[in-house]
Amino acid sequence: KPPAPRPHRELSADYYSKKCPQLETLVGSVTSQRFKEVPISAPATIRLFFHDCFVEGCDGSILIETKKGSKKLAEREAYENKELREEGFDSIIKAKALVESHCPSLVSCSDILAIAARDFIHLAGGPYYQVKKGRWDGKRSTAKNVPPNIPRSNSTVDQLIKLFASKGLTVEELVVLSGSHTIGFAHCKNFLGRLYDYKGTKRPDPSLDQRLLKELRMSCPFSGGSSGVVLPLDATTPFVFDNGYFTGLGTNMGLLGSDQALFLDPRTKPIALEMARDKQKFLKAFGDAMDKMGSIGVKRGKRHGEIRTDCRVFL
Ligand code: HEM
Ligand SMILES: [Ca+2]
Ligand SMILES: [Ca+2]
Repeated sequence: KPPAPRPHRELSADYYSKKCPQLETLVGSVTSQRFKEVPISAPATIRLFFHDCFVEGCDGSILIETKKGSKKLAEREAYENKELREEGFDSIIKAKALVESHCPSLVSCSDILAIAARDFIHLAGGPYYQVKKGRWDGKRSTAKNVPPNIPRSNSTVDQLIKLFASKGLTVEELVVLSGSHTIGFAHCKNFLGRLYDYKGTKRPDPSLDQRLLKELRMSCPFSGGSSGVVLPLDATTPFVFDNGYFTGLGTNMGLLGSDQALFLDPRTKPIALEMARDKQKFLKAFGDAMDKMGSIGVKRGKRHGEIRTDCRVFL
């Protein structure tokens, strides 16, 4: 019998057990300290991981900085990535520095990002799941690749389902992963249309709670507001990783149009209802879905990948 071909795209939980056995402890010391000192690092890093995996796969392409004076903009510079918080990038840079000091040139930035995202989910009260590892860092990061791969706050359910399907994710996984919006914040411009001129009606979105509408309008005036204002995606518990996002959708408290839409479409509503009803079920499903998202477009080997030493620059 010929030897089984070496699986190229498969990740494993014990990938670094010989090369760098203390890896998760090292990353964990950085994430737990960051969570205490800069708790906003949690939503920042989770979103960073999502935006990495959806563009070129989970390969650390989001971490690359545009070369000084270069006209070829890296992914970070794309409009869709402008609001990724610095706190997420900083957490990965710090974790990478500690890992490099113990296991030089052995651990990819993409694996560190996957571990850090899991840590922050757990620290915020979410599930703890095993992170499979063995990702190599990608050799491309281009702003132009970003727009077709990152959903927008006014994407329709149809568009969301198609985009997630193109990444191998199901409708259930779309709904469950959107549950990440149980922590973190959004800028006014991402929901302003819902407050003043919903789909060109000059009226607010009817699927938005009246009291919440008043509050949102106060923080986010139609014009002349400060571009720095952010409001919680989950109005009830913006720092706790629970199913508050889904119970909120049930009372018309979704902040983004794309969030509330999940509760209006017959394909996604039953799933959102189930997650609102059963917190444990959500947490378990979320861990499973993150594992799957973390395996999108994974690269292995020198042809397509590298192990960066500085996550911001190609080798
Ligand atoms: C389903 C389609 C999705 C859309 C349309 C969407 C869109 C957005 C938008 C517009 C924001 C606010 C950004 C800002 O104003 O600063 C946001 C925040 C966030 N998103 Fe999503 N997102 C989606 C799915 C996901 C997924 C799958 C994850 C993770 C697995 C995720 C994690 C987050 C987190 C944690 C935040 C808060 C970031 C912070 O406070 O710094 N999102 N999202
Ligand atoms: Ca990527
Ligand atoms: Ca919450």
